[in-house]
Amino acid sequence: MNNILNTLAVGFCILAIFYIVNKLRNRKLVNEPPLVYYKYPIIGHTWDYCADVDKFLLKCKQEYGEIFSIYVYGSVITVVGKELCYEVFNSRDVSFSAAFEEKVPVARILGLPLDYMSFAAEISKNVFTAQMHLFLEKTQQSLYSGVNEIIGECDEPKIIHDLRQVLFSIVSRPVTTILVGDSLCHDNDLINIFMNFSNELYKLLKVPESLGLIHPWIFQQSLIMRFRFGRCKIKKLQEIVIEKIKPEIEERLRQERKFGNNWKPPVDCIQYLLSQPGVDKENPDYVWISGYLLAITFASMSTTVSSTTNFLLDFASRPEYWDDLLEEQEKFNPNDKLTDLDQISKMEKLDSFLKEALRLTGNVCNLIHRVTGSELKFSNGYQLPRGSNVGIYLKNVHYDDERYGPDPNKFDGYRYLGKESPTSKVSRDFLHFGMGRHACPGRIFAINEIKMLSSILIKKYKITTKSKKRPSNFIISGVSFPNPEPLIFEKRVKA
Ligand code: HEM
Repeated sequence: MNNILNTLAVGFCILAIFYIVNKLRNRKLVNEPPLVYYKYPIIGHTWDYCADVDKFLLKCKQEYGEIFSIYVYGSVITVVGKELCYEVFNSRDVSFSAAFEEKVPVARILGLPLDYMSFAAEISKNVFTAQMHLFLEKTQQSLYSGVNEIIGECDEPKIIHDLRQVLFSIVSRPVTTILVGDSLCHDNDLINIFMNFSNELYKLLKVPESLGLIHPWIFQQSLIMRFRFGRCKIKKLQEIVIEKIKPEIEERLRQERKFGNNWKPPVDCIQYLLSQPGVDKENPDYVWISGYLLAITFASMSTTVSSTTNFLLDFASRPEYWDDLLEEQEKFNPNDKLTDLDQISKMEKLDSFLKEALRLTGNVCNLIHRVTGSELKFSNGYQLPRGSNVGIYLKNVHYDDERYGPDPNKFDGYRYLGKESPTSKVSRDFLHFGMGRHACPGRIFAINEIKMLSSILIKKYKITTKSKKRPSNFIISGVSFPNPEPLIFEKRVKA
């Protein structure tokens, strides 16, 4: 028996080696970026990349220049630095969603089309961003009551050990309102499903890609299995979402039939989905509707929670900014009642501080794109064939001394003040929301939401880190994850 197993294992390894060697040999174009030298087949640069990605990429850049390829977890990734990365963002021959699907297979988990992100982008643009003014008061109230219920008064200092979970519970409420509307927004089952699904998808970003050493497909299947058989069974979740939204949708369709053009439809994602051409209003596809609602939760919640956590870690550890930021909040948001977007855009110090916190999260290499055209041609002559993966060397952009001065690691909360460079502006030197054709379509909503929440927190609490320092974030596979150090919340004593 043991012999058979050993033979099978050896056979499997040989097949894997053949596959990988073949794959490397098949990279055909003549002028491809240099592949960084490595000693061991299969392993390639995986060890160096995981041990200290920052040091490894810096060394590669010094030896190979602006663009080079590395071999990590069984796949070749071309890393592009600050001079050429915008060519990736602007190219029609690459796709962020195709590469992202391999790491977080949302389409396959939810049974959506592989290019689901383009429609998710439309929903984000047309509902979250374009209708932001309509959601402003509701979002503010929802965040305010969330903070009061979940964090509370904190008459005695309260140590929040799982800040991420607390922020998720707060942020999931306003997002649920925009997804499903006023009549369902208080449904705790829906709020919890959206929140947990988004969090479970986020956790996939931390899964080591070791199975990719055998084949990327096996790695992807292992991720999908978690949602078929694990704690967060997608079939069950989707059934509950459908059970909740179905009566609401039936009622809306009844109203529409009864009142025709005189019916004033609510503004939310459900209604946007129902209004799409081709939707069968006699027999709506509830799996499709619930699938898109769930897909939007990932894009809209976990990203916002991570960015807010980074903001709070910086705020809590930099007391020199507290009085100034508080003064600004008291000026532009005296009664915790935001009634127009202009009030938020006037919070320029808060905006600058937030942007600096997001610049310095520590991301090293992320935003992998897949070449989906016949090739990707760079202005320096290098070419990448269809199917190649290209990663953006974010550290090279966000910590660049030519753009950010001699000490780019230094946190300068007012770096952007008076520079007409708000957080929402994507540019070659600020890629937290990507850039170009697929730059995050929900960023304006997200930034307003983070600023509204920060405003409430700054005014209500004195917030400190336990260590009194800014704890460093963790880097896994080039991606930064906020440090889980607890924060201490204490009712602020009014002067
Ligand atoms: C602080 C919070 C957020 C961060 C840091 C963030 C970041 C990003 C990044 C880096 C991209 C890829 C951009 C690129 O390829 O150039 C992206 C895409 C996307 N984001 Fe966001 N995002 C946030 C909030 C949101 C929100 C609130 C929504 C929805 C309401 C949203 C919806 C999307 C969608 C649909 C895409 C895909 C766009 C496309 O492929 O065309 N995001 N986001």
